[in-house]
Amino acid sequence: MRISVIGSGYVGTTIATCFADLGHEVVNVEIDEDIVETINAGKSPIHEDRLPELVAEHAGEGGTGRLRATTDYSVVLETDVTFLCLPTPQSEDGSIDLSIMEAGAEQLGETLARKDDWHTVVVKSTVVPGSTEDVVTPVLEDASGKTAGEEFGTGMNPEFLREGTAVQDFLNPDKVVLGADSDRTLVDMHDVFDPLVERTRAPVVETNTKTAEMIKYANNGFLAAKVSHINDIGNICKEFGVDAYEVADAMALDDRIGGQFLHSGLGWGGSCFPKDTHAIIHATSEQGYDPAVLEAAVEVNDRQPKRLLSLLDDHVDVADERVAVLGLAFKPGTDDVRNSRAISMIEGLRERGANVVAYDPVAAENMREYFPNLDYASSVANALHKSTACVVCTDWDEFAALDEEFDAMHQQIVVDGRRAVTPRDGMEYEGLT
Ligand SMILES: NC(=O)C1=CN([C@@H]2O[C@H](COP(=O)(O)OP(=O)(O)OC[C@H]3O[C@@H](n4cnc5c(N)ncnc54)[C@H](O)[C@@H]3O)[C@@H](O)[C@H]2O)C=CC1
Ligand SMILES: O=C(O)[C@H]1O[C@H](OP(=O)(O)OP(=O)(O)OC[C@H]2O[C@@H](n3ccc(=O)[nH]c3=O)[C@H](O)[C@@H]2O)[C@H](O)[C@@H](O)[C@@H]1O
Repeated sequence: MRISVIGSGYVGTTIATCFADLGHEVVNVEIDEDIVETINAGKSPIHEDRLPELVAEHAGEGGTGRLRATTDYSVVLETDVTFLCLPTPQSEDGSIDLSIMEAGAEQLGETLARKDDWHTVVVKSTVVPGSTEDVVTPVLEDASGKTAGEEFGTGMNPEFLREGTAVQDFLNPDKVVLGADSDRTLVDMHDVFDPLVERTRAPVVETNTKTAEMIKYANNGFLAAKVSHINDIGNICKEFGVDAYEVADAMALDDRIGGQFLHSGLGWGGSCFPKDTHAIIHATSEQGYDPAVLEAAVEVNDRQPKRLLSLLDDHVDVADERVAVLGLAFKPGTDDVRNSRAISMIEGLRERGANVVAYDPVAAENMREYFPNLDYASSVANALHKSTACVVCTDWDEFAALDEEFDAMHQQIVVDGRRAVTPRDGMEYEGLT
């Protein structure tokens, strides 16, 4: 298949590269020229395991030629299917902001006006139920002057990959959900995914676009609530002086619960759980239903950084003290800092007058956009040097191996939001849960 992918961020770059790896001919359409140049040079524009190798294999000189990037929407005319991988951020009132999707769909529609034959447009972005049918399709119809279902089709294919393991997740899906407005759209979507499904035997869910959209929110909402629930349990455990991790390990032995997403601590951040929970809560409330469990999940999540700061307050008054923040990415394995819990922690520490020194193996550059004047250490050892306290915000593996580095601290106070550090003699260690 000839595929165009609009938007080359975490999802767009990953799926475009993986589609190329599956044998399709793929072109990324992206407004950021730096990203376009990077891909065309055979390099990955994001930090993601296995992506640099795969981009190099398919793009740039010496590549298979199956992956390229451009700022020019007209390449869409040379393709059969277009995936929209544009951001769907949160508005100030918590609702989904579809303006970037609408702008992208408009540009796409204007381009499709010049196409003579059928084209399938698939929404990959996470959008609230009804968005593909009621927002994207009408924009495409208006801009192209064509009729959906007759001259072009729209589909919705939610993405379940996680940052940090994006390639692995995409190439080994638990399920492939194909929401389509017509049989012809479904056939095109099958042509795209059949090589993956044949290779992995992943179950395929065929449905309409609105259900596909809802499946994505149900998935993310459930996982976010699962983490909030284990955080609630973790907080309860702490009240009773019980080890929350021992409890979680035992819970995981129950097949009905399972072991994943039972890691308690600072809570969930990232570009999706926070905005997606708010978006579905807002959209549902507008329908007149109060989604109480999801609201509680958000509330528990918002509390965790405040709890960590209050635990630190119990150990030391950080005013004018050097405090190391270990981990800036919203989770290990990525350089993404969007909605990272480290942001709330740094803000809280600064409000207390602390001199914050931050360290992350890959995410410091991205955090500079949020805190340009922060002191960024080039290594954990430098961050810990002469610090009075240290807070752990991301469970990078390298933090588990730390030992003598703590000797350089002024006082070895460690408040661990992720159960990442191994406590040692002489350390005043406290875990969040
Ligand atoms: N990041 C993740 O792990 C996952 C994200 N999603 C969803 O996928 C969607 C995209 O998310 P990300 O890839 O994280 O976003 P992103 O912000 O990393 O990437 C979006 C890209 O679109 C580009 N762009 C913006 N307007 C454009 C336009 N008019 N034409 C062409 N390119 C344009 C931006 O420059 C940017 O590079 C969101 O709806 C998100 O909720 C779904 C599953 C996983
Ligand atoms: O829609 C999305 O964008 C994606 O959102 C999440 O993926 P992601 O945000 O990349 O990362 P997760 O591994 O889910 O972690 C999310 C947050 O939860 C936290 N978390 C996760 C698991 C856990 O046990 N405990 C915990 O605190 C992580 O530290 C992180 O801050 C989902 O897992 C993906 O399936 C989905 O596609």
